[in-house]
Amino acid sequence: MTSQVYEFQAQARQLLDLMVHSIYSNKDSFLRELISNASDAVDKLRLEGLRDKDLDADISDLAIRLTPDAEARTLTVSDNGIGMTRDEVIDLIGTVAKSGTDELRRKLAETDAKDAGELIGQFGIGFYSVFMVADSVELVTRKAGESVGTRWSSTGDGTYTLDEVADAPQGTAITLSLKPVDDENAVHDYADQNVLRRLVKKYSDFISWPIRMTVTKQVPADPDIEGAEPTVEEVDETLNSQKALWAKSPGEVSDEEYAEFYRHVSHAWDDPLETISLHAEGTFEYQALLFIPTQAPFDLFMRERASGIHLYVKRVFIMDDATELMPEYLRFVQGVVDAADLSLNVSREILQQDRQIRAIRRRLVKKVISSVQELQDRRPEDYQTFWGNFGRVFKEGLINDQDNAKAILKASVFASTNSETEPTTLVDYLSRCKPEQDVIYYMTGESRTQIERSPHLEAFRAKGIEVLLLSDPVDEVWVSSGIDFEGKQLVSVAKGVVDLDDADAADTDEDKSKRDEQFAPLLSWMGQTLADDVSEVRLSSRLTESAACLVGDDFSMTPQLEKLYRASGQPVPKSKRILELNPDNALVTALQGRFGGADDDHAALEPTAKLVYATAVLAEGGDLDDPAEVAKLLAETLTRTLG
Ligand SMILES: Nc1ncnc2c1ncn2[C@@H]1O[C@H](COP(=O)(O)OP(=O)(O)OP(=O)(O)O)[C@@H](O)[C@H]1O
Repeated sequence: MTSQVYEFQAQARQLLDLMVHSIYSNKDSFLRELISNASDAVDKLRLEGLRDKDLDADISDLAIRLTPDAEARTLTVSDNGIGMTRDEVIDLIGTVAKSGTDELRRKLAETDAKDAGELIGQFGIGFYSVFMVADSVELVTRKAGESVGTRWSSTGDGTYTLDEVADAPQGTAITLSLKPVDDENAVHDYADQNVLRRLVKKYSDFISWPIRMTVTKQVPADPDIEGAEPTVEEVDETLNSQKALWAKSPGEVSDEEYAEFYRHVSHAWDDPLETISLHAEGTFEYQALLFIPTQAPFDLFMRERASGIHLYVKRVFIMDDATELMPEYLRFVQGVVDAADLSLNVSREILQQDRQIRAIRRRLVKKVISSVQELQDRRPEDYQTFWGNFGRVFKEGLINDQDNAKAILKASVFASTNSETEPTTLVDYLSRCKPEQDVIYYMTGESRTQIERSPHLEAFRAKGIEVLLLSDPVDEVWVSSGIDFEGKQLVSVAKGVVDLDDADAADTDEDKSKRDEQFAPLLSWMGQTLADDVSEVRLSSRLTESAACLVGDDFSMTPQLEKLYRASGQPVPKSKRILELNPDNALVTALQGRFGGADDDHAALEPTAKLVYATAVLAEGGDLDDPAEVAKLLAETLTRTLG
C-alpha cells in the first residue's frame, strides 16, 4: 500500500499549532509524556499476555528504550508494548478525543498569550507535546498479535502521512527530528545522553519498566597486557530506579518524586495539593497512593469522565479507571491502589461484587474526607484552593453518601451573612449563634446577590441571626435531605413558620392575637382573590421592611428546585406557596384600612392584592406567570394615583 496523506481533525490541528509555536515553557515535559505513554502501553501488553495465553507477542523482556543520535539530531523513544493498529493510530493520534478540548479552545481564545502556557499545563497535551521540540516526528507501531505495522509521520502542519510497514518490531517507536538547541527558550539538547539521563531521573524514575539507553563506556587498557589500548564499549544502562512509590513509606519519598508520579498517573501537568499514602495490613492487604490535584481538570463536570484510580494487583497494572474504588463525588482524586489478594484476571463485573474492593473503598473514602478536614484545619490557603475547585463536587457526597454525610458537612464551608468574602464552617456558625438558637438557618437561590436581596432575610438581618447563603444547584438537593449538624436541623428561612420573637420584643401575645383578629377578614379575602397563585395568605414575622413575601411549607420545593427540574425536562406541577404580609408595612396597613368589613364590596382592591403578590415574586428573583397582565395593572394603578 502506498503512502496516504490525512488531515488532522480540526481540533487536533489547533492544539498542534499551539505546540509548534510552543507557548508552554517547560519543553522537557515531552519526554515525560512519551515515557508515560510507553509505560501504559507496556502495562497493557503485560496484562493482555497474562489474560490471553495464545497472544502472539513476546512479553519476556518488556522495556522502554531511548536512542539518541547526536549526529543525526534525532531521539527515538521506543517500547515493546501493546502497539496500535492503523485505525487506532488515526483515532488516537490524528484526533483529540479528549473531553474538554472545546472548553480549552474557548478559554485560549480569551486568554493572553503569556497565560496560555498555564492553560496548556492544566489541560495536558500528551503526545502532541513532541512538537515543542521536534520539527518532524515519525511513529512506527505494530499492535501485539498483528503482522503488519503502520508508520505515521508529520511535521505538525495540517496533515500526516500513513504507510504500511512489513517488518515493524512489536510495539511503538517514536523518532523526533529535533529542533536546534535553544537554551534561551528551554529547548535542551535531547540527543545528549547526559541530558536524557538527568530528565529520566527527574521525571520518570518511578516508572516500573526499565528505561534503557545504550551508552558508550571507556574501558581502561588492561595493565596485564603489554601495549593494550583503552577501548570504548557499548553497554545498556537502565536510567530509572523502577521503585513503586506506593510501596514505600512516605518518609522515603520526596515531594518532587510524588509530584512526578502524580503527573504520570493523572496525565495532569500541575502539582498535587495533597498526597495520601495508605498501607493496610490484616484481612485485606493493600497499598494506596492518592492525590488531590491543585487544579480542576477540564472535564470535571462531564458525564463520561473516567475515574482517576489505577488498580494494580501485586505491582501488575490491571486497569486505569477503577470507578469501583472511588465514589463519583470524589472523582477528582487520582492515584493508585495495589491490592494483594485479587486475581490478575479480575474483571469489572467481579470488582463490582467484591467484598474486598468494597472494604478498600470505604477506607479510602474516609481517608480522603479526613484529609480534606485536615486541610481545613491546618492549611487554610490550600483548603481555599481545594474548595474553589472541588467544593461543588465534594458536596454531592452530602446527597449520595449517607454514611459519610456528617463528616463531609463538617469539612465543607458555606457563604453566610456573617461575611461578604469568607465562607464559614458549620462549627464556626454554631460558635457564633446564641445558645437558644436550636437550628441552623439557610436560604437557597441562584446567586448570593439574589438571595441577599430577598425579603425573607429581613427579620434575620434585623435580629442579627446568621443565615447560610446557598447558591450551588447541588445545595437545593442536600439541604432538603433532612440532614442535621451536631443535632441542629437545617431550616430554610423561606419555608414554614419562623418564630423569631424574643423576650424583649414590644409585641405581647395579647397584642398579637388582637392584630390577628383584625387582619383575619382581609387575609381570607386575599386568599380567595389570589387562589390561583397562593395556598394561603397570613401575617409574617420574618419581614421588617417589605410588604410581602412568599414562603413554602416545610416540604415544598423551592422555586429554584422547580426551575432545575423543568430545565432538565421533568414535568413539575405548579406549586402554590403561602403569601405572608408584613402588618407593620405602610402598604399593608393602608390596605387593611381600606378593606372595611368582610361584607363590603372589595372589587376596587383586587388590582392592589394582585400587585402585592407580584412584588413578592419579583423580590425573590422569581418569574411572573403573566408579566403583561402585571404591567397593565401597574400602569392603571399609577394613572389613578396621578389622576
Ligand atoms: N507508545 C504508545 N503505545 C501505544 N499506544 C500509544 C502510545 N502512545 C500513545 N498511544 C495511544 O495514543 C493515545 C493518545 O496519547 P496522548 O498522549 O495524546 O493522550 P493520553 O495519554 O491519552 O492523554 P493525555 O493527553 O492526558 O496525556 C493514548 O491514550 C494511547 O492510546
